[in-house]
Amino acid sequence: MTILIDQPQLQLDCIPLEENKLGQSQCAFEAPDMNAFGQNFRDYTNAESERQKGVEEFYRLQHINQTYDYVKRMREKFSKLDKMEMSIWECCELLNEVVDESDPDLDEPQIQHLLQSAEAIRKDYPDQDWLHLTALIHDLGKVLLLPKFGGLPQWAVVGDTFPLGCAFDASNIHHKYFHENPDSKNSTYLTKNGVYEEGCGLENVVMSWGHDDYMYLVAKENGTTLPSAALFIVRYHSFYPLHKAGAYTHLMNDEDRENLKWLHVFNKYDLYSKSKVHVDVEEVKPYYISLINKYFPEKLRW
Ligand SMILES: O[C@H]1[C@H](O)[C@@H](O)[C@H](O)[C@@H](O)[C@H]1O
Ligand SMILES: [Fe+2]
Ligand SMILES: [Fe+2]
Repeated sequence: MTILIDQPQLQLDCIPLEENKLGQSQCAFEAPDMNAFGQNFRDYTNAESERQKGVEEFYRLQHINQTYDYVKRMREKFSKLDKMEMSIWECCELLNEVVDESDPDLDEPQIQHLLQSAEAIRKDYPDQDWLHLTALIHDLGKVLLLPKFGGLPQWAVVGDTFPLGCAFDASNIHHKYFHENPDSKNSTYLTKNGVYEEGCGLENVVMSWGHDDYMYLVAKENGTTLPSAALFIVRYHSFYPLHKAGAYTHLMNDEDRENLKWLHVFNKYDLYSKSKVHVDVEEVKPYYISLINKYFPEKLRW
């Protein structure tokens, strides 16, 4: 189902909330230089640390097990949306039980990550309420890790995403482990375009299965009125090889290129808001409930 609604007013620059003494405008949210562990954000190279070893092992399993056929099966299975009925906020609360083993920058409860990124983007884009809500929901698909959703393994839920059915780009983290992926033996999948046509649009590309695609499916099938840029952010926010490294751009169409501008905006708040300073859930809850009521039905099928 395609939802035809107006695109949000494009206001891609950070809105200056304050002007400093020199009269220069600045964003209210300042991205820190270091993560909460005193390291660079998204540093996957420090093989010494225990945490990094776990992350690398995560990517080894992800790169071996995510195949074109596996993703097709998962999409079909989860598009039935027959696991449970609940509201968006109930899902946020469920995420408290979820741990993401792929993330070198975060070991706070996931609900904190949702609220930290939403509050950070709200500071700089106070009038774009759809962006605040997009941040709040972008990682909700991680409930796939919970037993009532089938208790999928971490490699099937979190981590960066990448297309199947065409060559694995070298910009993927820990790219070397793709050698052990069965798809690496299928010659139709090994060319730059693989099973796709240049410019076919990301919508037609089979992405590795995980929390992005699942949450996109849930939002779309439950008839959200969020704009298409929001659905794009949810669906491709883990596609770092595209939005950070600029790989796979030959698969995009014009609509993707438009939406990608918003994903670039969003990424700053997703990545750099990860911190030890907690948001007071009860304080901000009424605001987010009002946004949920504006853009989603009361109960959704998951
Ligand atoms: O480890 C992280 C985490 O799983 C995020 O939720 C995902 O969006 C990122 O792409 C990934 O690198
Ligand atoms: Fe994510
Ligand atoms: Fe996130």
